[in-house]
Amino acid sequence: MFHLRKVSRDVARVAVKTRRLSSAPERSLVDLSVDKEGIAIVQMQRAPVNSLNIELMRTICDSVSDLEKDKCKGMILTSASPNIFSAGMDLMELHNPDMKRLEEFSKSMFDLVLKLFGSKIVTTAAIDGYSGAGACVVALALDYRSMTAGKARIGLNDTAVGIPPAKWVADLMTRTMGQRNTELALTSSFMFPAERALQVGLVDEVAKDKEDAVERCKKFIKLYDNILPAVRTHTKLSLRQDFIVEFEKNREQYLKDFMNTITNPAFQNGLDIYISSLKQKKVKAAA
Ligand SMILES: CCCC/C=C\CC(=O)SCCNC(=O)CCNC(=O)[C@H](O)C(C)(C)COP(=O)(O)OP(=O)(O)OC[C@H]1O[C@@H](n2cnc3c(N)ncnc32)[C@H](O)[C@@H]1OP(=O)(O)O
Repeated sequence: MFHLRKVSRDVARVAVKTRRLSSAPERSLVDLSVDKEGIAIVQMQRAPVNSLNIELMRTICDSVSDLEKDKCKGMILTSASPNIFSAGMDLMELHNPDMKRLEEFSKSMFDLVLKLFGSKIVTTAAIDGYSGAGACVVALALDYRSMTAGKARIGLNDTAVGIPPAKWVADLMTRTMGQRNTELALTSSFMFPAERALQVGLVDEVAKDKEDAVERCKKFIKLYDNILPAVRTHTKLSLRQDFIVEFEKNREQYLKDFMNTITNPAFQNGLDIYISSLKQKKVKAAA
């Protein structure tokens, strides 16, 4: 665990009452609640596997913007699906895509990663289940990750799906795990159980169950209680500025590269097979 120096301050936090915002129809993909301490839970609930389509990514992005406006202390990204944090990018968005929608999809993905990575609030994830590829990228964009021991797996299995990881994806992982671990993880598409993920720095703590994972996130967020939020944000963003500037500078190129990869006929053929194998697995399990 981290130990932060205590700094006295007299800034009153904006009181945020426990509330739910999920009643609004556009919020139905996440359940957003804020407790009386100003800690928000952003729970993805796009059944069955929280695959990240445009709408889910935008909803998470908008939720974070709202929480920033409300001056929440921090947020915990989690999932309503038992045993799945998120299955990553929605493969249906990538399979025989409409070009306009694919462009929107890529933009939503970039916006989400930049929003999370550059967020003013403390951002955490309670990972209770599978968190592959795009979901691992989302988790890496946060400040802290706790993950449950057991069946849960996390990793960037992009190469297994036929997507060479973009430079920004590798950079994001390298910042957290270092060059050597990133190289091994990306080239092998290894999916880490929690204990291994902790060893390489991919997660920060191992939890025994979802409730414990959420509690650990709360504890992490509260470590900042005695640090002025503006000072914390300034420090975080100055340390992350290089990534954000580089991303913005190359954003158009990243978009083109992503679109080219996805629309490549060889990738589409591979995706056909991959999607069929997912469906087959289900048929076999049912038999
Ligand atoms: C941002 C960086 C650049 C982009 C990088 C990466 C791009 C990606 O993220 S590609 C997506 C990578 N994800 C995967 O490869 C995960 C694939 N899914 C699985 O391995 C399993 O489904 C999973 C372990 C998540 C869950 O297993 P089960 O609990 O056994 O469920 P099912 O396999 O039966 O799945 C239920 C249902 O969901 C569909 N599904 C699964 N994953 C996806 C997905 N990523 N996108 C869309 N749909 C998905 C699956 O086909 C089943 O559908 P039905 O048969 O119609 O019920």
